[in-house]
Amino acid sequence: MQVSLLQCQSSRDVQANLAFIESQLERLPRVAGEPQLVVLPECCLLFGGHESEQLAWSGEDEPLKQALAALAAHFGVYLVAGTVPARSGDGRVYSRCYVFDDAGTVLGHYEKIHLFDVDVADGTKTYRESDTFCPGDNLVVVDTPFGKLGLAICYDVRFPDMFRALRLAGAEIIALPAAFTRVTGEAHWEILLKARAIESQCFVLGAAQWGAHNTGSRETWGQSMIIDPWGRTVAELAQGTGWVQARLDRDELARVRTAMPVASHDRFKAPELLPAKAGK
Ligand SMILES: O=C(O)CNC(=O)[C@H](CS)NC(=O)CCC(=O)C(=O)O
Repeated sequence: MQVSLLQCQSSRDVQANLAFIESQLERLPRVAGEPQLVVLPECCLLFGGHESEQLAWSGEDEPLKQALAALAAHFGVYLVAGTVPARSGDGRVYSRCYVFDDAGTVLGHYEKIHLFDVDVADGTKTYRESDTFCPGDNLVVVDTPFGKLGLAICYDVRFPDMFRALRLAGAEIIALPAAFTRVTGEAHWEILLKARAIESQCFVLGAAQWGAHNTGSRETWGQSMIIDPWGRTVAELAQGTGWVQARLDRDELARVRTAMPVASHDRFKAPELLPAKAGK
């Protein structure tokens, strides 16, 4: 089974973003008869639009979702469709990741839980994702032919408890669509992905945005990576747009978990070491 991450340089131009993804899928190197898991980055079809723009694209007919479902079906790939804006019950917008099967049917979706309200010393000064998006509340693990697929988005990677929860919920592979800033990406991206892979003993698929977006108003780090449960980099693309591919070795997952059974050694699952009892 093969996984392919697409590093994108998305903008506010939905049609251009869609055309790029389609043209890349046309030239995706594939092994005949082998199932293919494709992961797109955060904001793959709409990057940097203001709330009104995100709202406009998240209407009831969900055009972005339909376009991505059509791609999955047309190319016959399982698709972790980065993020698209999706309307919440109270008229706000979630940053939502869909998982489609190779017929374009939705297997599940996840809404970004941790929003990036952070000051970054990169000239942009502040990011206030919660001005545009509302946070999700649900942890999601989807059953796929590739294994149990946990979902997390971008800033979520900084919250180890979430990855621990995904592992406890059965995750074997964790897809992480992202759009890390250039500054924080350079400092932390690779280390965070590897730490989460090692701790959770999962494959981690970090599909990234790269480069300058929307005439330079935003810059992202790139370096899409496939990390195995031992923390090794199996494949990566530092810069530019294009595919990062690898074949996942599920035996490796079993080997790592059997040889080092951290999940069953974990004493913090039991109450006796929790903070309320500290200092006794
Ligand atoms: O706002 C948009 O248009 C799209 N969303 C994003 O780019 C999101 C929120 S601003 N980016 C991140 O979460 C970066 C996290 C990050 O860089 C870190 O954790 O260091």
